[in-house]
Amino acid sequence: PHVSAARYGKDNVRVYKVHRDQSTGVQTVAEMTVCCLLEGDIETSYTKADNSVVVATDSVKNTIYLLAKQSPVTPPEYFASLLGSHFIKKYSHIHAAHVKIITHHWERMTIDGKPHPHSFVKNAGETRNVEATISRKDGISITSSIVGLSVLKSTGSAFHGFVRDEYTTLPETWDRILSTDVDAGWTWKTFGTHEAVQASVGKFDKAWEAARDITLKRFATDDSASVQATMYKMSEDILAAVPETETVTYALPNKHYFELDLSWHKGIKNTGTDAEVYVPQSGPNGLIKCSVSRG
Ligand SMILES: O=c1[nH]c(=O)c2nn[nH]c2[nH]1
Repeated sequence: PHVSAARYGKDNVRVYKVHRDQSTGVQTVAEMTVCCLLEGDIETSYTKADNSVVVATDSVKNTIYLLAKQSPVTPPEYFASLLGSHFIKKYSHIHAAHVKIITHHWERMTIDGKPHPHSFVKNAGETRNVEATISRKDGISITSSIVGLSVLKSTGSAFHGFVRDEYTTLPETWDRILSTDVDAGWTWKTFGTHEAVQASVGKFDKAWEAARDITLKRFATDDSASVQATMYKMSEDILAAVPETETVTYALPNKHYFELDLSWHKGIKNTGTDAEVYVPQSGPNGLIKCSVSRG
């Protein structure tokens, strides 16, 4: 037997950084959870108990905090590239670093109609993520994503015309609730070097804002024929809005709200156009995935 693949490092490295603008007193915060895994000529640490090739995971953790102190931690695409590039520059036997950054969304409070200088609210669950592979040979591939953005529309969604056979019980509907937890990702054209990522640093926040606005607008305004049809339109829009992206990927759970027949009680009407009270389902849920690429 032989090592066919190996990577190791530190996961769940929680980092918080504050920027204090002395002139305005405005403070800005960033919080993220980092996973950094190293790949390279490390097989003998598995096969021969040879620790001489091991950059300790503790050192990986230390490096994350040191670079967070010495460099900007935002946008997360920049920091992931900086972190991964550090390891392949510093250690000649490390040939790739796999970095995942989950950034937590501290939204500045508005108090008495004004942005508060140092107070924030966390949007429950929504994160902005980056997964990057920094490779000595293949350059820097980065996928950015929005995860955990929960949305619901109370109408404007239909689902009919699907396969009807001896396995089908689902009634067709022209008016249903649609709810999902958005997982939307966009993959950037590969960057040759960290300097190329640095040169594009202004594009990452704009792309995230565009992807988030597009997702919400299409979700709200599309007269949805299905999750599939709506997510495709979202993907097309993001490709058009962010030319440096190659592929857009969505994974959308269909979080069902079932109609509830109450007619057993004095003939109460609560289905079809009379439906008002529904039963939100924890599971099973639909899961609709797609990747949309250029051309
Ligand atoms: O939007 C939908 N897509 C589907 O594939 C599906 N299947 N059941 N309900 C569904 N809704």
